Amino acid sequence: MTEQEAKREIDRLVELLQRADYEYYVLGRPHLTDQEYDSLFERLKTLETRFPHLRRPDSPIQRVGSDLTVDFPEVAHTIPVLSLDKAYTETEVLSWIEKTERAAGKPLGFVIEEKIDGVSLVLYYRGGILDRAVTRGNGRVGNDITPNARTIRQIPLRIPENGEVVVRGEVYLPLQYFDEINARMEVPYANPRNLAGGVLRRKNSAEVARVPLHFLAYDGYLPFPVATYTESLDYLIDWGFPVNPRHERLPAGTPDREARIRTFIERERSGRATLDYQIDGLVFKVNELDVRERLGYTGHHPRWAIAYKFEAPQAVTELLRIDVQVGRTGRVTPVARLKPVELSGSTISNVTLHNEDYVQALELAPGDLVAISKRGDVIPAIEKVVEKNEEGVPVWRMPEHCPECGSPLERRGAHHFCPNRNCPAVITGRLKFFVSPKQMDIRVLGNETIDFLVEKGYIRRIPDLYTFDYWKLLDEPGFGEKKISQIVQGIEESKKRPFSTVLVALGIPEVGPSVVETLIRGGITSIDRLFTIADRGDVEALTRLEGIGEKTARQLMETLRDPEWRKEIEELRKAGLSFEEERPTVVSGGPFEGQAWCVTGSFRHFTPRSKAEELIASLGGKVVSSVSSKTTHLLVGENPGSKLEKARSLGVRLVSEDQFIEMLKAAGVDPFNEKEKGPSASQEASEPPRQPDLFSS
Ligand SMILES: NC(=O)c1ccc[n+]([C@@H]2O[C@H](COP(=O)([O-])OP(=O)(O)OC[C@H]3O[C@@H](n4cnc5c(N)ncnc54)[C@H](O)[C@@H]3O)[C@@H](O)[C@H]2O)c1
Ligand SMILES: [Zn+2]
Repeated sequence: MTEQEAKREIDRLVELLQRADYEYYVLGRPHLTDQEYDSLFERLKTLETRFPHLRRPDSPIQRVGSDLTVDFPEVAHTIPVLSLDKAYTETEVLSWIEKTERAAGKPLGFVIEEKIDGVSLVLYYRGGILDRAVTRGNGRVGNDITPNARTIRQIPLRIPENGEVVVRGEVYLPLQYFDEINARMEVPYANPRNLAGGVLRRKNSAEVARVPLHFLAYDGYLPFPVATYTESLDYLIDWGFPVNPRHERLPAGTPDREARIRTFIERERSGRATLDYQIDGLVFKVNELDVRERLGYTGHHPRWAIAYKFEAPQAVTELLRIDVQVGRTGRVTPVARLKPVELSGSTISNVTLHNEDYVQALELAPGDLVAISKRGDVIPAIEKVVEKNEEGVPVWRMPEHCPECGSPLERRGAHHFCPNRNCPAVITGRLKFFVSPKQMDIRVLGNETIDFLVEKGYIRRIPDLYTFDYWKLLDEPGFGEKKISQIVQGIEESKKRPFSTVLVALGIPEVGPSVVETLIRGGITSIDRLFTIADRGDVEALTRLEGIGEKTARQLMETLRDPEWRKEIEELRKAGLSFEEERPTVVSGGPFEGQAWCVTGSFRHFTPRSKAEELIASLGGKVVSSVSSKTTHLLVGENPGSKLEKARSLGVRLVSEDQFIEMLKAAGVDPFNEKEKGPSASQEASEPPRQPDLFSS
């Protein structure tokens, strides 16, 4: 990168970040997400480090973003009120701790707190009364909003200490009030933090009083010497300040410190969705106050604290082009090809774009600069266009023909499909899915082998897998006796898979593991039952099962009435695959009996999510796919969807991953010991009678 290029990028970033600061702090209506902001911030920081002489004095790296407004008088702070340095991984936090102890020259104590996503406020007490409440402002000067702060119940107006006391804390709006209060706003706010910030700056404090803002204190400057932060927190608690009890104290020399840090992070990460306020990370702080003083501050943050953010920063990169891929169901998916970019430890160059509408909603065109994030920390997604391409390339459209076989594409709902059942992409896609580890698990047949077998014309359909004589491959390069006997053995073993696995592996549109689970738990335990239902056109028999909608039911029946699908299934049955489920279907008397569980988000210990669902079912609970008034529990993972809001509004019990594990343990299930999964043997004795087969003749 030339110096000139660097200068241009630095200028652009500084201006972009300054505009974002104004929108965020003053207007309360940001147009960037925090992760996008953090990503641009990190980029600027890298450039400033590489080109220190290009550093601008007004750079946001060198100072804190200002929330000053002209509506309130300005007053100078007597303490520095700054931002926090950021870390995005546990490793970064641990190395910061090490580095800090090295700088201090001795082992230190640390406190870990929740980083409340609210608005910073500094309280000044003199003669035992609240004298001033001041916003962060630009870190040196803030706005005096004392009348507004007085309306917040948790802020003590009087304290039993006459000297000068300064308390820092966070003003926030509990989530339970957000929707209702936001509905009353002329222009609704995007989140509780923006709302709290906007309300706190109202000129009329009677309006502020109508919003139940809350406060949590996290820093105290006392008029007498104390040695540690925790000591000062204890004084604050004594004097009536609300201090968040969810914090961890790690005195110098704490045994197993690293393990305790990891445990705390994990607990907070999985528990945050069940809190009544938003946190965007944790704050690690040095406990010894003399060390804090020695470490001091940069213009932007204290050197004695660091924020660990849950959400990794997003990356910004160029969209090179959009390709389409044809999947095993014939569905055509646009895929973004990106200029490779680093994002939380991996390099990203391809991202799925789902369908044409998705691309159009994002208004994507080749050449655009786009922001990428990792959803649930795994799947990268394009969040939005940060800057349009300069050549005026129009928004991308779906091609009219299948790129694999040339058939005209058909649109069904939101997606486009190649209708040609013999499209090579559909055939290899189905075969690869069928043999994949989560399905029939015929591992020796990897993607390359399948491609080879199809290309050579040895295998054209799934049943061919069971009739082809693999020993014919002896002459082919790469196929020795050993490999062939492994294939033959793998094929033989796959015949032992239960019906539920076979049914999913067939890849019937709309029919995934949870639908199959629902069918079987609902007593539809064989393919013949399904054929009968399909032949009679009995949609009801399927839709009466919670979790199976009209669309899924119709799709399933249409597929099962199709002569080609039927032929394929009959051939597989003849080959020895199982088309009837043999396990006891409903577990009764389990500890979760009578409960209806819904699951949202992603989990550390239960991937795929069906692992959690299986456990719930094995304990007698019902697993439902959407939250309704009948739902009793919502298991909440990382990045929960709209189900969480719905569950909250219905008062459904929220269960975090850790709580779930506790419940499993209480029910006698060790979720990490695969072999002991499910109810104990004693349950078999009370196996319920099979439902009478209403449909067999
Ligand atoms: N979306 C945007 O356009 C935009 C614009 C500007 C800033 N931002 C976001 O804000 C961040 C920088 O802003 P910032 O300096 O206000 O916040 P920060 O993320 O640097 O964190 C510092 C703030 O955390 C708060 N906090 C909450 N709990 C705390 C605790 N236990 N201990 C100490 N502090 C605690 C305090 O208010 C403190 O001022 C950026 O990283 C970005 O994510 C976003
Ligand atoms: Zn095709």
